Amino acid sequence: MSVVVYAPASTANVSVGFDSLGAALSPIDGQLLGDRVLVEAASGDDVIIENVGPYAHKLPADPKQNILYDCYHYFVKQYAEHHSKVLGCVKMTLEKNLPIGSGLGSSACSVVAALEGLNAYLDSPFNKEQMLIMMGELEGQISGSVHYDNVAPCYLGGMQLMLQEAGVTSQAIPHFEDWYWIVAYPGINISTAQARSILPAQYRRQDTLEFGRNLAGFVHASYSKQPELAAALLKDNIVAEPYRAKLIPGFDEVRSYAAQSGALASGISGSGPTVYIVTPVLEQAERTKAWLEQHFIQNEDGFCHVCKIDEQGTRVTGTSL
Ligand SMILES: Nc1ncnc2c1ncn2[C@@H]1O[C@H](COP(=O)(O)OP(=O)(O)OP(=O)(O)O)[C@@H](O)[C@H]1O
Ligand SMILES: N[C@@H](CCO)C(=O)O
Repeated sequence: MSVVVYAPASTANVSVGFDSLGAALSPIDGQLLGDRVLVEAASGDDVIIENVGPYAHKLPADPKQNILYDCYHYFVKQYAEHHSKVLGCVKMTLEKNLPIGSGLGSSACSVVAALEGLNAYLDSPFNKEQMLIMMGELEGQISGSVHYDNVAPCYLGGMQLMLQEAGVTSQAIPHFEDWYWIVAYPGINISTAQARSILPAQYRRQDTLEFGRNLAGFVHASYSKQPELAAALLKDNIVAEPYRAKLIPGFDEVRSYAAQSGALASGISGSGPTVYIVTPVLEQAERTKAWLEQHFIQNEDGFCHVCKIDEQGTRVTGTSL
């Protein structure tokens, strides 16, 4: 018995919704932008972890430092507690397709693919809400605080709004299906924990009021299908972007290019350094990609993709990598 699970990249915050909004992404050319995990039976005393794929060499050399190790042990404990059953030894092979510290939810991708891989391997003993809580826990271990804005879209797909009330962690809101999201990773890394540590501990009352108005307005515009209004509200001049922009070489130029090229919106993806630009015009999306490749990407680790929002989220793709 073996199973392979694919988990897509995600863009957290979507500028206007710090820790509260996130969207799953898939490149329109069909390339894989996300991690895959193969779970298969094995013998031994402990989980066996192997890394393959383009960014495998960037992972910690010690398998116990790989978040998959914690995922396995956390899942085993929950399985015993909730179902009084024992999960035997397995081998987990991680195909690491997303760079670490990218702003595309790299650790979330591994966490989601690993936990869903284990769940699928056992014929889904946990429901989606239980899984999401577990995913948030594990992601929180890495970034220093539990936030669901990468794991929820990565797992469930679509544009997700974090709710964390009344037993509901996150639900999908409508999104503009004709929007292209051009994401560019420059090839340098920014640690999420570090990018959180530079944010103010408190914000002014007038800023929190504006933040609430912008987020509520964006959600309203998404439901009432007003793309211009939604795009005008797709910004963060309050919570994170003013502080994180300086961590990203060339970010100001990206913002200027997006504005002068007539893009609908632009901003930092998650905690950076990936940036995003939104346009509903495919030709403009391709032009934007070419500009970002030429002017923003810094080395051969960087890349740029024209994406749409991935509706499916995490899925089982087969039994072998
Ligand atoms: N499978 C894994 N995938 C990604 N990071 C991992 C994994 N296992 C362990 N780590 C460690 O977790 C940390 C991830 O850091 P961080 O949260 O900044 O990155 P990230 O989740 O990749 O960021 P982002 O969400 O911006 O893509 C790194 O120290 C990395 O070595
Ligand atoms: N909302 C989180 C996402 C990190 O990927 C942050 O911006 O710190």
